[in-house]
Amino acid sequence: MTLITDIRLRRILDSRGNPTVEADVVTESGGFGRAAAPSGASTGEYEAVERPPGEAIAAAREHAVPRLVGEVYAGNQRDVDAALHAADGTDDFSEIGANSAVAISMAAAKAGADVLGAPLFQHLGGTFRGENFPIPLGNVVGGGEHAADATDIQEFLAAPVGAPSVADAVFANAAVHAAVADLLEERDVPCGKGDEGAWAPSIDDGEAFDVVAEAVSMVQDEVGFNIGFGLDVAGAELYDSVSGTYEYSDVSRDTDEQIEYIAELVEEYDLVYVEDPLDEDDYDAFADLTDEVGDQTLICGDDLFVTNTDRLIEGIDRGAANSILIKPNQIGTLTDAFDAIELATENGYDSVVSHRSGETEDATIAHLAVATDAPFIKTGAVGGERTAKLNELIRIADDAT
Ligand SMILES: C=C(OP(=O)(O)O)C(=O)O
Ligand SMILES: [Mg+2]
Repeated sequence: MTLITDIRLRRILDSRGNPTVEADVVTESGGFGRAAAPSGASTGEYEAVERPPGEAIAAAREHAVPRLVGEVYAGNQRDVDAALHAADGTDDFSEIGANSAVAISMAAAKAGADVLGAPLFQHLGGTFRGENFPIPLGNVVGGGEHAADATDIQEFLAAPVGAPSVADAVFANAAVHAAVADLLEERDVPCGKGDEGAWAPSIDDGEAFDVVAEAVSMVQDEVGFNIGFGLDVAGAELYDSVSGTYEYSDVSRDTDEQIEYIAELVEEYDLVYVEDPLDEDDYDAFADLTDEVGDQTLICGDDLFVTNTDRLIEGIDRGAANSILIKPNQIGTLTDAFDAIELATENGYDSVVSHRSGETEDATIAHLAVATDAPFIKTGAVGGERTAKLNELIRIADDAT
């Protein structure tokens, strides 16, 4: 019933106005799945390769489609993803493009779910999934590679850790986003938004900490549950490998100073989450920081691990973090993303399923997070391509998918 009978690939727009790959997968019994690849701006050096969409589509039509159509069952995700790897023949999807691969992988999963008449999270996670919901980390202030002339730290993330439901958490993050706007207005700071919908004011990181801490505390008082906040430092973007220093607008920090700076921030602001505080090649520095504050906060590897089990194994061996960011397009298939989550869980690492800065309406990651019992999801706070995932989480919790 789930034999793949057709795959269509096309270019569509992403949230930055760039083209990206969308895939449709159709099965023998009329099952249908559609999914689109997201795209990063602060990409990790070791990510699977995203090809220009036109080239990725042409290569996937030539190499992947013939191996899937009439050959593979969409209901068997491991077979679909193994066929994608075989069609590509490289270890980084540089032939068919990780963008084509991930779009087809996710579309096949949706087609498989459609045939079963089951929600995607249940098809992926099994019938007993769907009781636990991830805490959404909401980007409320940001800069780095996601906005010009804004903060050095890429993302300030509201983290409603005490929310009684996923809907309460989603609304709390939106409220923090709104409170930040009010506080910036009081301070006469004009600002637009960055790529993920976070406010992108032209202020230094110190002022951003003040504003976010105050916004979080105001909303916490209103809603009556605990809201913390966290960061995506995107350390690799700040790191200058020639000088060996982290280059902020107003200061340069060597690696030891960077570790101390982040450890102080964890203490001062009681940060619940710190992503990529250090360069993507520096497992040792990650390990030193994790040693220092890993019992108080999540130290999460994004560019460090790139959803890659080989890099995660190295991190686990070296004690380099205590959580991993999961971005399916960093590795190219849902199978690879699942394997990374499974390995993380077995080793006591928390998984944080994540969007990219360039997104579409595709809501697969909401299902992936629920299917795998991921404790966190990072998918922005506001903006249509972000609310597509947040609203889908609310629907899953309401059993209304
Ligand atoms: C979502 C992120 O940004 P990008 O998609 O630009 O890598 C991130 O760095 O976590
Ligand atoms: Mg990141």
